[in-house]
Amino acid sequence: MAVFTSVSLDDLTQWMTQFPLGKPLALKGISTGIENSNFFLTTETGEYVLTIFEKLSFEQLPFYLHLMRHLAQHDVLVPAPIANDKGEILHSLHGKPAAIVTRLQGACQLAPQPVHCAAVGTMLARMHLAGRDFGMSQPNLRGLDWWRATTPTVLPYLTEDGKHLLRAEMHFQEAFASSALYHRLPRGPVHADLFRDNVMFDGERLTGFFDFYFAGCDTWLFDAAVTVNDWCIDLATGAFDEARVRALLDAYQAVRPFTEEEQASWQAMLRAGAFRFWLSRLYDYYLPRDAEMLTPHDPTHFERILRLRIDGAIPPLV
Ligand SMILES: Nc1ncnc2c1ncn2[C@@H]1O[C@H](COP(=O)(O)OP(=O)(O)O)[C@@H](O)[C@H]1O
Ligand SMILES: N[C@@H](CCOP(=O)(O)O)C(=O)O
Repeated sequence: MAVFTSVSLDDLTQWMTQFPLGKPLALKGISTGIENSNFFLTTETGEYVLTIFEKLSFEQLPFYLHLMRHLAQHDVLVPAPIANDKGEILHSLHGKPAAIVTRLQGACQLAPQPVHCAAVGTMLARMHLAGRDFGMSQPNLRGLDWWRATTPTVLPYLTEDGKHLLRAEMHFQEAFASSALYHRLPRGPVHADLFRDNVMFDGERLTGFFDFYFAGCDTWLFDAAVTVNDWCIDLATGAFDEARVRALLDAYQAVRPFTEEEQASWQAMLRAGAFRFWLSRLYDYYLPRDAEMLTPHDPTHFERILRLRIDGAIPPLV
């Protein structure tokens, strides 16, 4: 269901002459995405992924594609966009924005062990450090401003209990984001959606992070919180798996030690990471826009996690 724009090998024969990739040999639609039309593309020189962007515009895409290129050039494992003979990495196919990126080997690890979490922690820290000299800037478009705008939109659909939690957490996050502590947190480009289904592994070897289309500039700790809230929990309950938490955070801080301000902010940021996805899942569930929402993610998963991050035990950051 995820190929919205059809492309054939014939369509590509002429179009591909702008790339140093040789002739296209095979093209296979990828069924699992929900946002774009993605294809595995085999050419005379290797394996690639062709994406036709169905929602993001020619104006919005440069930030994401240039970030991926910058990270790939700094040895962070991410898909590298392929430039054409003019050096451009954003292209047009069937009138829509398109890109070709290198294909990551392996598959997503949906039942991670500590060894996988450690690999994610190491690469996440390397990604944050590599992003420091990236020349473009864009806010996290699913950050505080979006939370503020979205909260009143979803409130009417909630129970009294849910309404109370949503309002109270928005209030808490507003106060946290305006604190002096928050403003001292290190920041830069972050992935902001580094869930299990956005990382490839070949066995225990991490082969890359992908799906950068929620990336933006935000605190590094927010990225870590979003990642821990997905990689290091029991999915059925939302409870932390201590071994996976320790593996991820220790591997991260072996590359980039956490600051004192980050340690003091950890619980609030785990709440922020849970709140962001509770809110987006509520929005997608109650205000579906089109076919992409045929199988919306379960919002109650992140409501449960948020409650646990407010009241439950929090493993220390260091
Ligand atoms: N660079 C890549 N290398 C290997 N597989 C990829 C790559 N990019 C996307 N995929 C595959 O395509 C699927 C859909 O990609 P995703 O970015 O989640 O799509 P969408 O943005 O449409 O939701 C992924 O689950 C993955 O299997
Ligand atoms: N990770 C988010 C949904 C984002 O969708 P993606 O397929 O683009 O990663 C969630 O689980 O709510």
